[in-house]
Order: sequence, then structure tokens, then C-alpha cells
Amino acid sequence: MMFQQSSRSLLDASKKSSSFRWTSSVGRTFSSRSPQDWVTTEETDDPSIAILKMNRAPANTLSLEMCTEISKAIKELESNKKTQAVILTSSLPTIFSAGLDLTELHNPDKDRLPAFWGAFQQLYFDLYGSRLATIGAINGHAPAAGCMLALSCDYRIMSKGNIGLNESKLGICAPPWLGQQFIDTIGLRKAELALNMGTLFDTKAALDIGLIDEIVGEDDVMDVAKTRASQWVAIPAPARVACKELTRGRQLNELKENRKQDVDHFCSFVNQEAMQRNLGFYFEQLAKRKK
Ligand SMILES: CCCCCCCC/C=C\C=C\CC(=O)SCCNC(=O)CCNC(=O)[C@H](O)C(C)(C)COP(=O)(O)OP(=O)(O)OC[C@H]1O[C@@H](n2cnc3c(N)ncnc32)[C@H](O)[C@@H]1OP(=O)(O)O
Repeated sequence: MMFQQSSRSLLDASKKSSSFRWTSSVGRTFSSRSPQDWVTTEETDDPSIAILKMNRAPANTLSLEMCTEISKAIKELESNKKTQAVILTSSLPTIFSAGLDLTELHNPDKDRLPAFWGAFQQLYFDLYGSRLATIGAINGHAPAAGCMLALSCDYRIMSKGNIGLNESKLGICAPPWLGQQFIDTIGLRKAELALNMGTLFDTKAALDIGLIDEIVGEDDVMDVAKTRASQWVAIPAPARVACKELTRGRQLNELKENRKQDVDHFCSFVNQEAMQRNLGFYFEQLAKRKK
């Protein structure tokens, strides 16, 4: 890995506290296959290009275990010298990733919360700093931390759905490092407007502001993703890695140096009463929406 980070203690803690079926504070039961099935990797006909698919129905939300599984898959792919590129996509029909799993944030388990945020930080390190060329094949909605997954890729193609940082709609603000990723991608003024308004962009608007690089037809996503991956792989790996270090190294190192403070900041922020009220309200609206 290019920007290797150490997170042993947090990830070890996460393993101890893993639970895969639980009832949320608004009474919905989440269940799924085991976390090992939430993320799968596939080969393509080009041995240098792999596919990483998120399969956590119903919304590929990022729980502690989901973050850990994606990180693990990236590291496994990186450990194979032949692999030079990964296409990140979703196996769900309309959602790339709905962002952080709100059950982690609402009425949180106080011991689990720091480990959860540590796993989310680690995922950012692993994806944003990967030695691999990363192609985001965004085939559905990608709000908030779902947008972080997309922003962490080197190249983004999108077929449908909305993308952006909508945290302000939840009564919160994106963490500084995610906000910075957004600013670095679309520029300060556009980011300022979008962050404040919690704007989610459709594919056309996302292309217009430079949040994605290309719009593709639904049936063409994987073909286009493979073509773009081949183009990235054609650049000599040391050059690609050096370019990534040039554009992303400072931001990655900044969080690395402030990792503990960021976890503490997050935990005290989320544990505030007002924050919990906002989250509870948002979560209930989400659950009621369909009815
Ligand atoms: C001052 C500095 C402070 C620094 C501190 C930093 C603090 C930062 C803190 C938090 C950062 C948060 C980042 C996040 O990622 S928060 C999550 C934001 N995500 C969202 O707002 C998306 C919410 N979801 C949706 O809008 C929709 O689900 C959508 C993605 C558009 C898909 O819609 P649709 O196809 O109609 O699907 P459903 O809405 O029916 O969803 C399917 C089921 O999944 C559940 N769901 C969806 N999203 C989440 C989620 N994020 N967490 C948990 N559960 C989720 C949804 O309720 C449905 O469940 P069910 O089938 O049981 O009804």
C-alpha cells in the first residue's frame, strides 16, 4: 500500500464488538448474510484489473464491519503484484452506497463508536491512498459517505442516482477530511454552496461541477469502467503512485497525524443530545418515507 497506516488496535476492537443482526433504535431489524459476503472481488479478463463489489442489501451502508470488509478486500487485491487497478461498484440495483450506517450513529454503543469511526478513517486511508488505480463505477445513489467512496477513486463514471454530501440535512457537518476531499475535487465556492445546502446532484449536475468524470448508460457501466481502468494501468505504476502522492499525500498525512483527535471529536460531536435528536428525526423520516 502506498500510504500504509496502522490501525491494529481499533480494528481489533471492531472484531470483538461485531454483531450482524440487530434492531435499530427505530425498531427496524437489519439482517444480512455474514459480513464476509458483503464485499466480493472478481477477476476480469485482464489480470491487472479486478472488480470490488459491495453487496450489503438494502443500501450498502457503511457499518464498522462493512468498512473493515472493504478495507480488507483492497489490501488483499494490493497484495497481488499483478493487480494494478480496481473497479469499485455495487451489486444493488439502485444504490451505490447510502453512506454511513445511521444505526451506528443513533443511540450509539459508546465502546463501539470510536472503533466504528476508526474503521471509517481506515477505509479512507486504504481507498484514497491505494497504490491501485481506482475506478468508481457508480451505479446508483451515493450520498455522504457513499460520496466519500466515489471521491476516493481516481476516476468516476456514473450511470444513475444522486451524489453529494448531504450531511447538513441530517443536522451535521461532514468531517473535515471528507469536506476537504470535496473541496479539492469541485473547488471551494461550489463546495461551500453544496455543503451548506446538503445538495445531492443528479448525474448531469454532478458532471457539470466536476464531481464525476463521465456519465455512462446503465448497460455500459462495466465495459466503460474496464476501458478506463486499462487506460490508467497503461501509465507506468511508479508515475501513477507518485501522482497520487502529490495530489493526496498531504491530506492523508494530516489525518494520520490527527487520527486520535478526529475520533475524539467525532465521538463527542455525535454524543451531543441535539445531534442525537436530529439524527433520530432524520432516521424516522427515512423509515417512514416509503409508507
Ligand atoms: C464541526 C465538525 C464536526 C466533525 C464531526 C464529524 C461528524 C460527521 C458525522 C457523520 C457523518 C455522516 C456521513 C454519512 O454518511 S451519514 C448517512 C447519510 N446518508 C443518507 O442520508 C442517505 C439516506 N438514505 C436515502 O436517502 C435513501 O435510502 C437512498 C440512498 C436515496 C435510497 O432510497 P431508496 O432506494 O428509496 O431506498 P430506501 O430509502 O427504502 O432505503 C432502503 C433501506 O435502507 C435504509 N437506509 C438507507 N440509508 C440508510 C443509512 N444511511 N443508514 C441506515 N439505513 C439506511 C432505509 O431506511 C431502508 O430501510 P427499510 O427497508 O428497513 O425501510
